[in-house]
Amino acid sequence: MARKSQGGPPALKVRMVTAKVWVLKKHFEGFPQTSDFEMKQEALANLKDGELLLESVFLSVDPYMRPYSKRDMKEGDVMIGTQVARIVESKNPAFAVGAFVVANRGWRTHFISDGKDLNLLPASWPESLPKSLALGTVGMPGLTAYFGLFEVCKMKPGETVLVNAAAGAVGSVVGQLAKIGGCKVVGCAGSDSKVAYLKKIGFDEAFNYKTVTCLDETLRKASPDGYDCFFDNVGGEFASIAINHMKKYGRIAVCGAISQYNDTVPQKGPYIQFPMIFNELSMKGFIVTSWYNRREEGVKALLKWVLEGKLKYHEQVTERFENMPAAFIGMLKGENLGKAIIKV
Ligand SMILES: NC(=O)C1=CN([C@@H]2O[C@H](COP(=O)(O)OP(=O)(O)OC[C@H]3O[C@@H](n4cnc5c(N)ncnc54)[C@H](OP(=O)(O)O)[C@@H]3O)[C@@H](O)[C@H]2O)C=CC1
Ligand SMILES: CCCCCCC/C=C/C=O
Repeated sequence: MARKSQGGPPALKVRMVTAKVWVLKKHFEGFPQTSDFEMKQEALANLKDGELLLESVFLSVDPYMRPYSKRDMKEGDVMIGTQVARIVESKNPAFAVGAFVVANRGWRTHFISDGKDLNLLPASWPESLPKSLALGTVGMPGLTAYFGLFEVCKMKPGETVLVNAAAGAVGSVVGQLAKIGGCKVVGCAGSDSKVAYLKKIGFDEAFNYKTVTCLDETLRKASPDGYDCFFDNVGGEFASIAINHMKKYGRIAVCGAISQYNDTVPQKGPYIQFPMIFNELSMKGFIVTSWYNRREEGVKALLKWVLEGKLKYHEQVTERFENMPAAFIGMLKGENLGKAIIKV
């Protein structure tokens, strides 16, 4: 908006922007509560040469925010996270107004960047696809599935793959990539409607882990010969039981441990040495960003499969920035089918 001039030289056209941000008011103890968050306002400075002003259009809530907040944040910090943002003003010739980027600038409605930390959406991004997919199936969670399955699990055609949290952002892509790669896939999720969704998108076997009477028996029945690959998003008790169903030389990708993120007292597990030794298993933890030197390759492959209709997606969209804490808590509780997204 224009600053008022009172006589003197003509008024300078200056855009004063105030961003809304969510801060971590209080470190989470156990399950996050809405009272652990506080919404604040941040006045943004005027743009300098080389800078851009961006507005978030879609924001992501992801499980990693729970353990990473404990490890990396202090109370009062803006919540960590990524967004798809639109460039609204540019003093940087490399970035045009109106272009969309993926940024890693936390829970903010607006921000300023020098462009170095931005990833432009591919120029080939089709009009038919929501840009929010760049935070899900064609973004960090999709890349986690892609590199976790093909590189960490080293999945091969004809194998049997097990994945938990299978109806979520990562798991739903894991299952479909396993099918694209010529495997049998078994998945589990926390409600009957999620199980129905898994069957709809091509899982060979799917079950509700909350209602099965015996997980051991269910895993045996779903694949009596066992599993070559186990893509573990959950950890805890599920992983402790599943490890006993691995085939000889089986591979386990330790992707996440969401069943443990809100624990106040660390779980005591059974110990894994016996199945690891007797079946000569490989188990490898990984962080998707370690594969980002191949990000373009992954995005290109995922986008192609989406456009061919081989990789289906579902988004759980929460409207309004004000509802971010509720969307985050809901995702941790399992209220999302597919990727949890906030539309500002
Ligand atoms: N290593 C890496 O680089 C990365 C790891 N991850 C990890 O992958 C996993 C999945 O992430 P993402 O796909 O984004 O999230 P999701 O979209 O799958 O959402 C989380 C889901 O976890 C399930 N869940 C919650 N609590 C439990 C529990 N106690 N036991 C079993 N399932 C539970 C819920 O589904 P349900 O209804 O089925 O219970 C919920 O919907 C997480 O562990 C995350 O930390 C994600 C990205 C990168
Ligand atoms: C730029 C976003 C970085 C996301 C890294 C996610 C790693 C996740 C680990 C467990 O959830």
